[in-house]
Amino acid sequence: MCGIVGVVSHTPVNQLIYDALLLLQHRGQDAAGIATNHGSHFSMYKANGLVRDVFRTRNMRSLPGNSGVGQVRYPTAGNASSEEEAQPFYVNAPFGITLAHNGNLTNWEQLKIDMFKNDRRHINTESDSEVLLNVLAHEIQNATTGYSLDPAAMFRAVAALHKRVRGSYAVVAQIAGHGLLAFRDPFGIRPLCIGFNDTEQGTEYLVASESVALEGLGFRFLRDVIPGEAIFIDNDGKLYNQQCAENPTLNPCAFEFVYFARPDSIIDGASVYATRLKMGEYLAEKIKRQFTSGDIDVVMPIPDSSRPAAMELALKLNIEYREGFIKNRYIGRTFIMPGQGVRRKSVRQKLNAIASEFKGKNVLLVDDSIVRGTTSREIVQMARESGAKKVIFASAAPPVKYPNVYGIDMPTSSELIAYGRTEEEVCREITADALVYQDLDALKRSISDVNPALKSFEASCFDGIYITGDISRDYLDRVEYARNHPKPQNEDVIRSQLNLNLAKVD
Ligand SMILES: O=P(O)(O)OC[C@H]1O[C@H](OP(=O)(O)OP(=O)(O)O)[C@H](O)[C@@H]1O
Ligand SMILES: NC(=O)CC[C@H](N)C(=O)O
Ligand SMILES: [Mg+2]
Repeated sequence: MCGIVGVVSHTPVNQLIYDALLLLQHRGQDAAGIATNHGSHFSMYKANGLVRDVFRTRNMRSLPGNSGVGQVRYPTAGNASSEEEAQPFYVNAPFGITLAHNGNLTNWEQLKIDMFKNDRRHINTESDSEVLLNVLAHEIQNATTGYSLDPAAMFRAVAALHKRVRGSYAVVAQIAGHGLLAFRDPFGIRPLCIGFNDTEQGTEYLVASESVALEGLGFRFLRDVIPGEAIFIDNDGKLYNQQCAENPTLNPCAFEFVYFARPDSIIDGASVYATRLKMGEYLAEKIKRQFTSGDIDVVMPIPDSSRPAAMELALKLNIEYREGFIKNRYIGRTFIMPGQGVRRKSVRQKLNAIASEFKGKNVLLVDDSIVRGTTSREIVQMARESGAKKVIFASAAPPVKYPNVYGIDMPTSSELIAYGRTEEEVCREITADALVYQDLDALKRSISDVNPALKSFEASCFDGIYITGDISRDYLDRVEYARNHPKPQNEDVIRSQLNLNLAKVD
């Protein structure tokens, strides 16, 4: 999941975009970038790392202009460590376009080939987002004649893009000298919303992955971008919009509500916090059916994401809620870190147990989800080392059994602890005394109860149903193979050649 932001203002936007990216940092920790537009000139700076580490004062000074886009990246395609694949991306024709993308295209490899053969466009990275930018550029080229670019032409281009591209995409793009284009895929998988701020110079607009970025910067929430819709804000601050997809439907990603989004965001009309409280409530009902009152002495959250669910669960069970794990706030989210080794080490660095809270007690540990099992294994161990009598584990989400191809980096089933295992087997794996998972139906109700207009969800990691309809077994096998056999990067090739030569010398 990445975080994206786009702004059209009447004053310089570099600091505003930086601040918005800080508010979206939880969505991506690998790379950050900003591109601003000043007259017909783009300035861009991007690099690997957290927002606060990527941008120095000199970088910020080099980003003039009253409009711009930014991104924090959590890679799902291409090469996670490549700075070249940090976003935004830039293409010089037509007009000059910069783009930031949240999501994952499922047909990007085929599109890359088509682009080269039919459109004669060269894509220089393994990023699906660079492919997306080139499709957009090609379709804008097709939709326009001469230098003029009216909103209608832009909307024709987005309509053509929807026909070519598959997968999930929430996008902000700047067209040099013209304005900001934002659009969302026809299934509405990834979130995108728009806010405004009335200033003396006129209205300024901010488009962002989550409403927390609007609120935190003093913008007022206008609305969510509708699935398939495109919004264009010209550089004078005039807003145009049009539905560009033929059969749009709203299917927000259920995992945003479980884990990704900040609890203080509102996504597609549902407060993330309220949905997490509901998850706790439904989980409490299930626990009540399976355990009797003396079985659990204390309920504890695994900080941070599970706190609202654990708190509500304790309340509904009428059992004491205690914080037994303290989080080191300087360690990032472990789930979105690249590589299992880093993840495992980070759990122990990140969470530490207060032994007195565990000694002699039957503890119910609550997490929002169990994905690879890295966190739960370590946590159960830590609870035992701290003297817990019994450790019961509860997950506010159902078992994650299937790969995700829409922007959450879990492309292979083999890495998922619940894949091919029964709940009893997972329980044994994480060495808990008992394990309770939320039912999928209850998870969906947790979101629908908060906004009844939300009836359908992208929940493929729980049920294996891929709503875009283009995901075959063969496709998943290919993704799994590619993940397990990464293409050697230049540096790796050099190193392996060096090793070979050294072996010869030996
Ligand atoms: O089963 P796993 O593969 O370990 O993944 C699941 C865990 O990862 C996430 O925590 P994370 O540390 O990323 O962030 P948080 O502080 O927001 O909970 C999530 O909240 C679970 O605790
Ligand atoms: N998580 C995301 O939204 C990733 C965006 C894009 N697919 C990338 O890998 O950079
Ligand atoms: Mg967690």
